[in-house]
Amino acid sequence: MTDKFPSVLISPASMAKVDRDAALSGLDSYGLMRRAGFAVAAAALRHYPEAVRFVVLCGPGNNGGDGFVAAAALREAGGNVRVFSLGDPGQLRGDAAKAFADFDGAVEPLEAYRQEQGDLVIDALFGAGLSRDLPPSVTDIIDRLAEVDVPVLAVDLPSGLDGATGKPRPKAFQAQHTVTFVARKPGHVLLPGRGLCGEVEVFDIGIPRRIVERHAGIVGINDLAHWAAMLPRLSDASHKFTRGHLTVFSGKASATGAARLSGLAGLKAGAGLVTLASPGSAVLVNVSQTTAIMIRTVDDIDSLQDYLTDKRMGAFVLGPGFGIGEKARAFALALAERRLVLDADGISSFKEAPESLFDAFASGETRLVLTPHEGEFARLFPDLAGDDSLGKVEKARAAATRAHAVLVYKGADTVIAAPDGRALVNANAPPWLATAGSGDVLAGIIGGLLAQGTAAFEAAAAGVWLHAKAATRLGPGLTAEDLASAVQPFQAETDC
Ligand SMILES: NC(=O)C1=CN([C@@H]2O[C@H](COP(=O)(O)OP(=O)(O)OC[C@H]3O[C@@H](n4cnc5c(N)ncnc54)[C@H](O)[C@@H]3O)[C@@H](O)[C@H]2O)[C@@H](O)CC1
Ligand SMILES: Nc1ncnc2c1ncn2[C@@H]1O[C@H](COP(=O)(O)OP(=O)(O)O)[C@@H](O)[C@H]1O
Ligand SMILES: [K+]
Repeated sequence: MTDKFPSVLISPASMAKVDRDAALSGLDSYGLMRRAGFAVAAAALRHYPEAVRFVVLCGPGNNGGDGFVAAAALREAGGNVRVFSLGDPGQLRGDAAKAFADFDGAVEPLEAYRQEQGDLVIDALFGAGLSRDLPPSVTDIIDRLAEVDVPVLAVDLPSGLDGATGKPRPKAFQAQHTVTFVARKPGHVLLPGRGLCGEVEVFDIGIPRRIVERHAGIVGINDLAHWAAMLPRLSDASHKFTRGHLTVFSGKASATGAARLSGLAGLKAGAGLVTLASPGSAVLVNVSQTTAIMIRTVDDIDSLQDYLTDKRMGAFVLGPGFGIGEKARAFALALAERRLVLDADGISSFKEAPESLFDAFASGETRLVLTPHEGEFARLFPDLAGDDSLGKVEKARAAATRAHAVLVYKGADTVIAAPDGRALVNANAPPWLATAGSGDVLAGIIGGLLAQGTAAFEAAAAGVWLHAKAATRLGPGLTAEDLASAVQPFQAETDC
């Protein structure tokens, strides 16, 4: 479609400012609504040419206004249109009132709607202006539609879905298609919202780029626009030491695989050298299973301090298979001057004393990357995890600020956040990434990019994207071994 801002996410609050500035700049706001409504009508005809009835459900604000414009356009196109309104449409104000006045068909109360075979429901009840939980008259319809096979096309957002957090309040329509305007909102990409929207089409209604960019903010979709220029470049002058050295800590002899997955992924992501720092008892296991990766015995904090006297050891991955406890805490704190990806057991080890970790990395450039899944996030940030008023983006941003770290809050909708408030929502991960060890691979990729000097936020965001890209190339059925071997550095020619 006409998505002019594929890397941008605009919150509903910022969208209201875009709307206001568009009107202040002299743009005809009713003209914008008409374009929005026409786009909805066109999408309805394109996707559901066989619909017997176009059922337009109109709400009390401008989302309802878009619905009236769409209803008028569909009638003009010869469609069988029925309009149902939440509340008295005579009470509509501004552009929505104009749209209602320009619609010359009958309007029935929302409660009168009874679904029939052949209906297409156009949901224009609430969009960006949803400010509280849906009333029962709307949740009743959502419940009824959930039991029948009636497709729903949502205007802007499926009604009930909070555009900022991606959460239903407390329910939302399950749409097959969503037509939104200007740019996607966080609710279109965060779960469960992403699943409720179906296929999202972004329609350019003609708001100038400068107005959108003024309010676009620092939350976006995780794509190459945000980091490609910051990735390492190879040249004839490159040699393995200029490409950086990544160290990955191995667990005990019975738990070494995770670290090897991270190490291989780091090497594949472009680190010049990778060392597995292994307990003496696990050296034989590690040596017998590695070739390009080097092995070094690091048993305790003294041997780690000795290892750290080599200042070229710039980047570390600690956590995969490492074991939870005092040793992990001591190692992480000893690495406070270096660049560290703390994953898995490394994160869980700080459950009782997260502040000691956060304090150690508090000053200077951001050099700690935390990669928790949902359970690990709750161990370090129980208050944020339990705050239902926050969406995943807000949780990740608050955690990043508190921890002085880049947060990679994993899941199908991984959020990458920096202490300065920047945040990206990842949207290219296939579901077959949900397999044991895939997180170890991700930690290794990020470590490999850190080793090459990429700044922590960009390394984390690019790492998440490259991880998903490798999984997409491999297809369903991949194992973490396949994934680690398939990691490739970003290549502008083939990855764009
Ligand atoms: N931003 C823009 O530039 C454009 C916006 N347009 C449309 O305008 C919409 C936003 O319009 P509005 O700001 O009027 O917001 P909405 O139409 O989403 O809803 C706002 C109205 O619903 C009420 N309301 C909110 N939650 C409620 C609840 N749970 N129960 C009952 N009433 C509730 C509010 O008090 C307000 O009257 C967008 O979603 C989009 O469809 C389009 O017309 C195109 C241009
Ligand atoms: N349903 C899903 N769709 C896409 N990506 C997923 C899904 N579930 C998990 N992932 C990704 O897979 C990885 C799993 O990591 P993690 O939970 O640490 O697993 P493990 O500890 O087994 O390595 C993360 O990068 C996560 O974002
Ligand atoms: K809607």
